[in-house]
Amino acid sequence: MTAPSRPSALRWGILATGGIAAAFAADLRTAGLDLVAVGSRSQESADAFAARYGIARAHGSYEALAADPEVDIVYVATPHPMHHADARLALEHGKHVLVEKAFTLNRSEAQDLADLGREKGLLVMEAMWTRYLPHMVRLREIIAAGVLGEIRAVSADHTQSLPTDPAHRLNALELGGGALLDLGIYPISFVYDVLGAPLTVQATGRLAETGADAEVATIMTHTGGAVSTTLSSSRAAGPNTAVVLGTRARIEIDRVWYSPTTFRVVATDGTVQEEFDGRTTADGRGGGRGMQYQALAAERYVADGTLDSDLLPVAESVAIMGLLDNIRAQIGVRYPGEAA
Ligand SMILES: NC(=O)C1=CN([C@@H]2O[C@H](COP(=O)(O)OP(=O)(O)OC[C@H]3O[C@@H](n4cnc5c(N)ncnc54)[C@H](OP(=O)(O)O)[C@@H]3O)[C@@H](O)[C@H]2O)C=CC1
Ligand SMILES: O=C1CO[C@H](CO)[C@@H](O)[C@@H]1O
Repeated sequence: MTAPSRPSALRWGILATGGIAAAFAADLRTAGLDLVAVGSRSQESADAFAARYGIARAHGSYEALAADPEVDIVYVATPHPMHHADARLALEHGKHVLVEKAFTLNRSEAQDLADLGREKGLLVMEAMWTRYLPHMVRLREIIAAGVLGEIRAVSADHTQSLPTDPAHRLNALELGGGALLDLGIYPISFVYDVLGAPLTVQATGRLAETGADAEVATIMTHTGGAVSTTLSSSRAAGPNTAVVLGTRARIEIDRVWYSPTTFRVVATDGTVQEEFDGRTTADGRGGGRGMQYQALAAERYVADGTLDSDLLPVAESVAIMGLLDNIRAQIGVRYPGEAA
């Protein structure tokens, strides 16, 4: 197995210096991509980050990063409520953007980014890195070939035991906290990928003291009567596995299903038809956390002029944010400044 090839080099700039910015920088380096700049609210953080990852240009503001003529594409790695303004800033300066999940806080912000990208002729892409992983690419091939028969159900969880500190990003409403936007988006995006938009959505959840959701469960129905269930929790670590259930066979994705991992295709009589290992690649671009695949895909969409993801078109990111709005309305989570 080989990782996707790299058709054209883009010069990457990273906006923010937190946890995922560091993981992304490390994966860009592993994959040999051109990481040229970083921007932070503080020059000190930008300098420290640049020194750690061998980045030539360190900016003490997001504005300076966005305006840097040496940067072609900006990876936005701030908390959810800042994605919209930070991605807009980069787009206004003529940069393509790869925006961390959840894409924005809500559907209306997502639509605005999609519209601005189209207007400016720039790539606007959600960094739902799971969609680009080798095991997900193979899974889609198997499903498209009809190996599973008719798909009747999809089920997945994203459950972790994370800090309960009310000020933590996961719990603070002003930082877009909540299990749904942070964790639940993975199984929901996966369901969307396999079964498409739901016809009906039922959600239930438990809110933490801060008003952010700590647990959320969804049951959705889809075209043809297929059903899906998802679970997210920021309080308890579960299996973090996923299953796609068809009339002829099922796919069982091992833990941690949303990162580079293994799966099996199991026929209804229990015979294992295929075992797939998506944890390594032959050409050295694999390994790490697996975030480089989305970056390589972004470079392809710019090189081929499509300026949109074939695996997660921006219109689908907008629709998924609308679905999350619906779920949040059902469980009673509203972010500061959102209309009642
Ligand atoms: N794809 C994945 O696997 C993961 C994705 N994520 C996503 O990445 C994003 C960031 O998460 P994560 O890296 O864990 O968050 P962190 O809190 O570790 O980092 C966020 C960074 O955003 C910047 N920032 C800007 N405004 C604020 C603010 N008001 N408060 C705090 N930080 C601010 C800071 O950078 P600076 O000080 O340099 O300006 C900060 O370091 C989220 O959208 C999250 O969902 C998170 C973890 C894993
Ligand atoms: O994949 C992930 C791992 O967990 C993080 C929370 O700590 C999430 O934000 C992230 O998207």
